[in-house]
Amino acid sequence: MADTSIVTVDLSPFFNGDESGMKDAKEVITRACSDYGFFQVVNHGVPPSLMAQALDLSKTFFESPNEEKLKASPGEGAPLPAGYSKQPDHSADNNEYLLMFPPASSFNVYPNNPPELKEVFEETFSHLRKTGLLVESILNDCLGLPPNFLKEFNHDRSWDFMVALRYFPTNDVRLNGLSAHEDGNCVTFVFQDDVGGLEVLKDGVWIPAIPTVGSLVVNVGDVIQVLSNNKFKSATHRVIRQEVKSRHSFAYFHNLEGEKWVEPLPKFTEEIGEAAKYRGFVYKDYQAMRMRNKTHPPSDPKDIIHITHYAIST
Ligand SMILES: O=C(O)CCC(=O)C(=O)O
Ligand SMILES: [Fe+2]
Repeated sequence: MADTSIVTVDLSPFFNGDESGMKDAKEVITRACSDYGFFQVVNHGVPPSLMAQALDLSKTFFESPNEEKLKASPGEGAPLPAGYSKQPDHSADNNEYLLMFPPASSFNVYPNNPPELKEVFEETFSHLRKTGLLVESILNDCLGLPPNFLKEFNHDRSWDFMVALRYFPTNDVRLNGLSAHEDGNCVTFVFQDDVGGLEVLKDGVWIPAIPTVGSLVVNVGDVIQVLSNNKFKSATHRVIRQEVKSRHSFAYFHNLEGEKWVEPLPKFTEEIGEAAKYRGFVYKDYQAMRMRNKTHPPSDPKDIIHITHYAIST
């Protein structure tokens, strides 16, 4: 029978220097990333009480009247709409969200209420960024790259972003909360309330990421898939809406700076006699196309841009 559970990795060895624990964790992560790019972590450095507080505050915000929420609408000029947005009515997705760049970013637009939201979201962001660096360094080693290669390649943290999401409850057949997709960035963390609905595709089967208090769901994104020439997979995932209850979650995107050139690394191509599976691209061009998928969803789903846009057909 297919294995239908999502593996959970304890990251405490990376904080207490337990060498054999680190080795075991890297083996499990390498397998999960090679298979389908998805796993969960515990003891990851983000305080569970802070995650719970951030979820509570986002819930209070999303429950406030529309005119209040719209006061936090995005300003002009940011690479992504920082602030409050709702999916357009004709979108297949049924959610609203509050997006922020790193705490110091001038693009950020915060609601005034609840008053603690800004501070708690900023603190949550800072913790997630640290864990992002840790997981990136683990993936670096799992891929067999030179020490700190990914950290140096991806040294500019200004394009990282975090989204608080609320999925509307459904009482009809429109179950979709967020359509099946892969993330465009390097690596994503998700934490969620107890409602559930996040699912990952493994060997053609949708597997639920059952909410577990304090854990972070990790998924590999397109940048790592392209750099590794498909050695590590960008996880295909989606969110199904539930009856009666709204679902709340946070997604943190450990991202890449927009001007970066992305292409399969020589270690995974010419050095091993393999053809590159993607042509190179400037990251911000890809991110802009993906944002257009969201703000102006094409009527035909086959016109949605995925990483296959850059795939070299053989
Ligand atoms: O809300 C979730 O659980 C997942 C969000 C997600 O996949 C995304 O924003 O890319
Ligand atoms: Fe995603």
